[in-house]
Amino acid sequence: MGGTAAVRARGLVKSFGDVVALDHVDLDVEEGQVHGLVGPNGAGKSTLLGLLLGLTAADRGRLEVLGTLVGRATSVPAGIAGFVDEPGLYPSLTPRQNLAALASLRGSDPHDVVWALAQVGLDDVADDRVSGFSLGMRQRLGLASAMLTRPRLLVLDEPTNGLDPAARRQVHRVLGDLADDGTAVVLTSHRMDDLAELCSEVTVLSAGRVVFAGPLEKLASETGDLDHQVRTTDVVTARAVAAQAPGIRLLDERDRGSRSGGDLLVVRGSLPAMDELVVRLVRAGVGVRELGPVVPPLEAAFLALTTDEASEPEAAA
Ligand SMILES: Nc1ncnc2c1ncn2[C@@H]1O[C@H](COP(=O)(O)OP(=O)(O)OP(=O)(O)O)[C@@H](O)[C@H]1O
Repeated sequence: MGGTAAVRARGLVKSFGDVVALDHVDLDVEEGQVHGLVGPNGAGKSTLLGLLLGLTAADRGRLEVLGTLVGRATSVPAGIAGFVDEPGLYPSLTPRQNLAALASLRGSDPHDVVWALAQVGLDDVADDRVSGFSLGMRQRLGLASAMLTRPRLLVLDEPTNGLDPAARRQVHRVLGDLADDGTAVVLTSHRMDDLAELCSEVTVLSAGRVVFAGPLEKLASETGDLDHQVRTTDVVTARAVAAQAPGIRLLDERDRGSRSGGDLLVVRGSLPAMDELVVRLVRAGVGVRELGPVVPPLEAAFLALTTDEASEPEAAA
């Protein structure tokens, strides 16, 4: 939507005592973009969301949100909504009462309460007490309350956490519609499939540093060699063929956490190397019954970027 910046962050640093939660982090989010923040536990995702929401200030760096420079002395501008960790809700009230209270506090149109509840699919439980809600229902109510102000920047911490598949689809649709209308969305998720469906761009954090920023396709394509499981008609011959195939490393399947029996080979290599392996297997009279990545490419890229190589299991030649 015009490529206007919703967030421009440069060199953000934030420490908690000796812990450096954010270490010179850059972030670029355009209006109408759904931007995923991903990283292992403790990577700094929530800290970054907290800065965007104005819950805390950076120690160093420059943060511009919706065209306004945010500093220690200046709060974030209007037009930002969202939550970090779990949304703040009144458990003794119903969703309708929660949203009505927020609407009157924020000066939102009371009619938006009905609209927001319908958007997240909570209209049929609008008059039940929130105290009886599941995590997924609370997440959806948190999203509805964030939507009440019709924000230009929506900041959400794991908005699909605890959602069943239907509710997840609904939240995806809502976020997609908001983005189509020009709202910038920054969200965290531990699920790469969520990110793949929702986000055009991702920023991968590891120990407070940005280890990747860009389109998801680029993240997947940057994965080098992938581990593949190969099920064949003759595992003994297949093993011998794989040991001689160029660009292929034979791994010990037990080390790779495989639960299948001994008819599986686990090999590491690029896609062209896998193609060549299949040709060689067929030439050797071995039927290939199954060939697929042990973990999907996006997840593999994430692991490669955020996992210490030293902790990888040893290859068995
Ligand atoms: N208020 C705080 N006081 C002290 N340390 C904190 C505080 N908030 C975060 N940290 C530390 O900063 C680091 C980053 O934490 P943060 O919550 O931002 O990570 P995260 O990526 O959101 O993790 P998770 O996926 O587990 O939610 C962690 O080491 C955490 O322990």
